[in-house]
Amino acid sequence: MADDQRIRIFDTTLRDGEQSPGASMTHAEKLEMARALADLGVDVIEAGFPVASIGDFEAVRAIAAEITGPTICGLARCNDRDIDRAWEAVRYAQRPRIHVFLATSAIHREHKLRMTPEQIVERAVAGVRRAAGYCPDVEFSPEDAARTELDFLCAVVEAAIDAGATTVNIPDTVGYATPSQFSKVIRTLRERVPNIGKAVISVHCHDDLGMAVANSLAGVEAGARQVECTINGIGERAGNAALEEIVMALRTRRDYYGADTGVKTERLYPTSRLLTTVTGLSVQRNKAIVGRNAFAHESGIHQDGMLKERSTYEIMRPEEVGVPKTDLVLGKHSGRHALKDRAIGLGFHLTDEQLNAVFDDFKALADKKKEVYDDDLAVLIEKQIGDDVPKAWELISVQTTTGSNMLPTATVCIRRPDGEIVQDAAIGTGPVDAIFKAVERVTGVRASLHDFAIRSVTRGKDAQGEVTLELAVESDDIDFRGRAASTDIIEASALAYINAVNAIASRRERGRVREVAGRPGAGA
Ligand SMILES: CC(=O)SCCNC(=O)CCNC(=O)[C@H](O)C(C)(C)COP(=O)(O)OP(=O)(O)OC[C@H]1O[C@@H](n2cnc3c(N)ncnc32)[C@H](O)[C@@H]1OP(=O)(O)O
Ligand SMILES: CC(C)C(=O)C(=O)O
Ligand SMILES: [Mg+2]
Repeated sequence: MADDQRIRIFDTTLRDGEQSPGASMTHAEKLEMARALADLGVDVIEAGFPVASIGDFEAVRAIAAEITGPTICGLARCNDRDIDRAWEAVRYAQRPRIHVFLATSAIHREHKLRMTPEQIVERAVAGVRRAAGYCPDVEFSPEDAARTELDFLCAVVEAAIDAGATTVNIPDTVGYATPSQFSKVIRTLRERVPNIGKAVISVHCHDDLGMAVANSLAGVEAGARQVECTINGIGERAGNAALEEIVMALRTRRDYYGADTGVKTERLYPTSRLLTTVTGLSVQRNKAIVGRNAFAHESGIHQDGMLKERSTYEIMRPEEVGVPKTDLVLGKHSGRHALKDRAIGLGFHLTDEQLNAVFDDFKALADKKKEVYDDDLAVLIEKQIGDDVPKAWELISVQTTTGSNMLPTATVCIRRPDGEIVQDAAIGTGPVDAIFKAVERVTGVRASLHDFAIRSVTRGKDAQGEVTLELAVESDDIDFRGRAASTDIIEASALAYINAVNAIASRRERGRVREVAGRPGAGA
């Protein structure tokens, strides 16, 4: 493929995607996703915003140290601390990139940054120069570019390239653009910015009006050669352009766009599934490319057409995007080889130790269910790889009694962090509420329930129920997530609640250790 026909895929699932409420990932989950993105063949992984937290810094640094192939990028505002921190995080990558951004639209200049246009140019140049002093690969984004006066946008972009930006990314930060307007922005930059040839033009579109993919493709038609996108389209508010849609639109309509990406399209579905499992954010059934209905045909006329010639109703083949044809049915007679093979198909790389742990859980589940589906397996694997919170409190058993004319009661039996086994009971408005109250009595952790969701992991009467919940405690300003699955939804609720309590206990313990270490004389 000629270089000008090659569209670079910049994946920001681990940065903009992680900004979606409910999409926060643990260190281990971010690494697992980064491995899957590298397998997928993306060109750039934006691994995080290193100054945001110690956890994000460490995740970006670990990804930079481990992942080879794609460029590893860290985001930074236009200030010294952010840029220094971003460089510290990405510097050991095979191909590091620093991404600096500064808003340029009048609304953002006046109300958010409280800066004049001259100050914006000055700050953008200073930021890009500092980043370029560390790293030859620097991306600059004029945030809210789509609402920026075109003359001013051209001036900022020209100054950023002069200062050393090698990629200029044009964001439609609030999803306000329309395809023809957005392609005009890109065309104008190509026509009016004298040094534009020294940088790759990139687009970064949000989906507030449902046009993120259309706007990104309009940008490509106008000459953009990098597209920023996320798996399943997750991201701030309504999300970003969905990577799988961008990639498959370019591949399927190569006749029209005359361009393509380096993505291994058969890894699209497994990567989408991995993200769903890791975050608990499922995609709607009719989602393009990766939704359950994307390749399903129900009506007779369509089925007839498909049986005669599949191209009558299918513009892509499911195999092209990795929708699995499950030949091996996993059940209680299956062994480790089949399990490992399926796990790889789903995008997971398990160590021998993890495989053994998943295998034990798998056999226990297979004893309860006729068939273990991919989704069941994904939940079991996530339990092993995603959970890096120490299990201070452990549920031994739970029992509830409930009915139309009685007070719902729950009895829980829990192992305390010191190993002692304690039992207690409580009544509640329903069996789940009773369980939460009983757990509260045993652990002494008082929390309010911010969110509680239950979904069926697969189909059928013997399907596992997955419970996701969020707890808030008065002393902390963050929510603590708990997640668990079981064929018994009452047990899943208790396990999810205990997981969140463990997250709270672990944070308190880390705080206590820091406090002791900070006391005069400690550690001397
Ligand atoms: C469009 C995007 O997606 S941008 C990325 C958005 N992502 C995030 O914000 C997630 C991570 N963010 C965070 O963890 C926090 O916001 C932090 C650590 C970065 C900053 O936290 P705080 O220092 O408490 O600042 P806070 O977030 O409340 O306010 C942002 C500040 O940055 C300034 N700012 C915003 N963008 C930029 C920029 N590109 N360059 C320089 N300064 C900026 C704001 O004007 C404000 O400054 P002020 O404190 O002088 O008013
Ligand atoms: C940081 C920038 C690129 C961004 O996410 C946006 O403007 O939407
Ligand atoms: Mg964004």
